[in-house]
Amino acid sequence: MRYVSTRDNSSIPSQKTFTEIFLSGLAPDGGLYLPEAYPRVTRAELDAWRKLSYADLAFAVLSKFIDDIPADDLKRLVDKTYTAAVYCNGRAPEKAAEITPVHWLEPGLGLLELSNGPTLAFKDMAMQLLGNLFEYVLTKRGETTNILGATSGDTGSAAEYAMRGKRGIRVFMLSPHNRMSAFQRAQMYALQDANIFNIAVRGMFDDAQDIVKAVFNDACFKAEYSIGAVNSINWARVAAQVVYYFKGYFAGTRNNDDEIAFAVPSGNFGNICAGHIARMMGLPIGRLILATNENDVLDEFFRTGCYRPRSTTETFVTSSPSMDISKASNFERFVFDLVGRNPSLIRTLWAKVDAGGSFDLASSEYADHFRHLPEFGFVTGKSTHADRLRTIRDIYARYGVMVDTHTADGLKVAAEHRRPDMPTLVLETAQPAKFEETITEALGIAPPRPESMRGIEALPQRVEVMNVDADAVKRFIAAHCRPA
Ligand SMILES: Cc1ncc(COP(=O)(O)O)c(C=O)c1O
Ligand SMILES: N[C@@H](CCOP(=O)(O)O)C(=O)O
Repeated sequence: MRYVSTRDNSSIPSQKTFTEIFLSGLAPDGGLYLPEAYPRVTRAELDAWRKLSYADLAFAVLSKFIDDIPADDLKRLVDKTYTAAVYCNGRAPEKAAEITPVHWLEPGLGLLELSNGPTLAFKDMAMQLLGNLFEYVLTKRGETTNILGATSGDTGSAAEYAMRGKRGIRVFMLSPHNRMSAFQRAQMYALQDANIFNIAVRGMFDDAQDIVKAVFNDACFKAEYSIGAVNSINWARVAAQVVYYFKGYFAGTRNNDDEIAFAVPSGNFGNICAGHIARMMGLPIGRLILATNENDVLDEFFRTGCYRPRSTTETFVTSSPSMDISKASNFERFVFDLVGRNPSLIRTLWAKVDAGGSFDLASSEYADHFRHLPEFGFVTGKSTHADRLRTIRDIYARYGVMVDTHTADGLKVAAEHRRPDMPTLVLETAQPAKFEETITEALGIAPPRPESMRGIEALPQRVEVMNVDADAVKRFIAAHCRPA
């Protein structure tokens, strides 16, 4: 398997191995890596995979994307990652052994539980694997890395928990100052590990993500400080997320002729991008239901063809804060497929985006590409604070299930697009404990939290507050990487 950049328009595109793109994160031309062609799954494979445990399924799926790590080693890494002990969230071992169980709310509508990992959000599904992969690859090569990431609330803690205490790895995580829930802040800022550095930027997630990209685009700095990525710009994150679409499909259907719909609360387009890739591999996904909160850039695109990222001042701070994103990184991967994998066109479109502008694929100039959109199976919708409260109350009253604010957005939009002939799984992306204030507003009771997370908000916190300034971030990294 070789990988190409979405922006590589040279006559002979540079082809990279999995390990190369895993360590480099963003491509040097500013694009995102994708397989040169998606691997396909055969009917015989689907039949065999239906019976597999999560770890065995992860090995089968990831082996399609990773061919430069010996199979025995990859199997060991995957087995070490996907255990009931890691994804238990206080549940009984039999329940936890499933790793991503489906909780059926009623016939044809279920929650695919993805947030039972150590930090109570779906990010743990891929991030725990990344922690083990980084450790393995770096040890083999005798190298170290300085991870630079951006978070709107959940990637940060998932990355820090996955990397804390790991030799040869430092994590520098940018988060939007005062924009996450108190629980999310405490999960990250209360960590005292010597290899973890939290930086709160006076801006939104998009500002933090822009800084990450600016640092990656400084080739000299990136090389000197061995900068690595854990955001979904890193293909390994997306690849690991593909696995649970397969697992969910098998749990939600009776046989491999059935189609399924997945409803996905979306922000940076990483989670649903993995669903798109599973579908491109041949998994019978009938619908990808994309749900946004009030930050509805993606919903707008799928309805109108216009991709119009908003500025920081136009981005709302909402009660599903992890989705407060107006410039979705992974959207570039999807548009690359939509426009027939044309890197020159991606360069043209993203030159506009990177200059603060927008593009309209429905305009006559691009209409040829846009008419293919229905082939990709997306339907979309948005949810507001009032919708969120109503959905949380309704789901609790009808099924006795407490859902978090992001999952509520997914459920709200799923209800608008559900079809009676197709089971729908809503991806449960976080535990309600992470968003206590809004759950209490909706239900009048606080959500339960694991014993280990009681009172974390009162712990001492360690965080550096900075302006939105890529050079200041570089100086901070350099100062903390100097030998003692
Ligand atoms: C709880 C939660 N739900 C949904 C999302 C949106 O996922 P994505 O950014 O992959 O679209 C995020 C952030 O990524 C999240 O943390
Ligand atoms: N919602 C995310 C934002 C970053 O997304 P990623 O998938 O690119 O890491 C978060 O919680 O940080």
